[in-house]
Amino acid sequence: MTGSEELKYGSSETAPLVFIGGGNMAAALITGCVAKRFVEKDRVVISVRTEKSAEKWRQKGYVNVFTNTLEMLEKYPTAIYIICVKPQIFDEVVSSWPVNSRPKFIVSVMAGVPLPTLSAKLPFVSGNTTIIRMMPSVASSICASATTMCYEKNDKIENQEAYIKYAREFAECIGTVEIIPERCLNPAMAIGASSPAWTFMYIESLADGAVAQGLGRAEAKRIAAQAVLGAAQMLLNSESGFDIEKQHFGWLKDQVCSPGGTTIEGVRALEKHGFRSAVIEAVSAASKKADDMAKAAK
Ligand SMILES: NC(=O)C1=CN([C@@H]2O[C@H](COP(=O)(O)OP(=O)(O)OC[C@H]3O[C@@H](n4cnc5c(N)ncnc54)[C@H](OP(=O)(O)O)[C@@H]3O)[C@@H](O)[C@H]2O)C=CC1
Ligand SMILES: O=C(O)[C@@H]1CCC=N1
Repeated sequence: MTGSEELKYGSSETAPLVFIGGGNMAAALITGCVAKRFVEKDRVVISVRTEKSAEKWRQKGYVNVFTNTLEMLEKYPTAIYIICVKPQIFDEVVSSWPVNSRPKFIVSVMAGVPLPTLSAKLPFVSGNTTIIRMMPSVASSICASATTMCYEKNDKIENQEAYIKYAREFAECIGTVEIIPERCLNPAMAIGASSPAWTFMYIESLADGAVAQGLGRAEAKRIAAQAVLGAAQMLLNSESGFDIEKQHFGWLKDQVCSPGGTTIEGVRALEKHGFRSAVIEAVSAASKKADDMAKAAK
């Protein structure tokens, strides 16, 4: 199979998309890209550890599901591989890879495993393998991920441009994508991939605050989620009058804070309790954890 044949998508002729690991992140990626018909279900191949997980995938209509990664990789020697296991399991995956395999294209979504470590630990990877690190979020499931990705450009690698284009199109299918240097991937991971968890906590806290004042839980949850969605859309949609490239976020914040009004009292309370500092520290802590994981993964 030539490079260009491999990289067609959305048809039964394409190279299989092989997911090593079929947990939360793989499920979000697969749900998003199958919904967009980027790949057909029968071209998705998944390996998991337990029969229980394998059965869950089969019940969703996926037929190529394995509980033995070596067996899967031997069956699919020329696929596009997406590594979706926890970083701690990466060494186990390496040991499950057939030694005579020469993969051409590998995408890793693992946090804290840098490109040089990926190349060094996958000893069968030839100088002709394109490796891309991609950092999507669980919002891939509804094609709303803020994905980041990085790679080392090397003109000597056969078809590298085509593989990068494919990865970019895959990422665009599940949301937006920013290509960034690897040294920025950990902070980008914190705000792009980890922050959905913190935003869920923020929305939950908003709802809790209103419930404490007597609003019904169901209404509070819907109102809080929509309020956050609307605010984010105003930042991203210039029809709001806001230009994300040129203007400070405070410009919109100031429009909500009526002089002597309610919102500025909330701003005061948030500042008093270290809201901004707490968020900055969360980003820093997540990013630093990925730095530490990268050192441990060497
Ligand atoms: N969750 C997120 O929001 C994000 C996660 N990531 C990255 O994605 C990766 C996966 O995270 P996540 O999906 O949350 O983790 P999960 O624990 O949900 O999934 C891990 C999966 O790996 C499978 N697995 C374990 N060992 C093996 C093995 N030897 N061979 C094949 N599969 C195996 C597990 O199988 P079983 O189900 O049978 O146990 C499970 O399906 C991590 O590296 C993380 O850094 C990146 C961005 C965001
Ligand atoms: O918590 C984690 O390590 C993964 C990576 C980013 C989001 N979830």
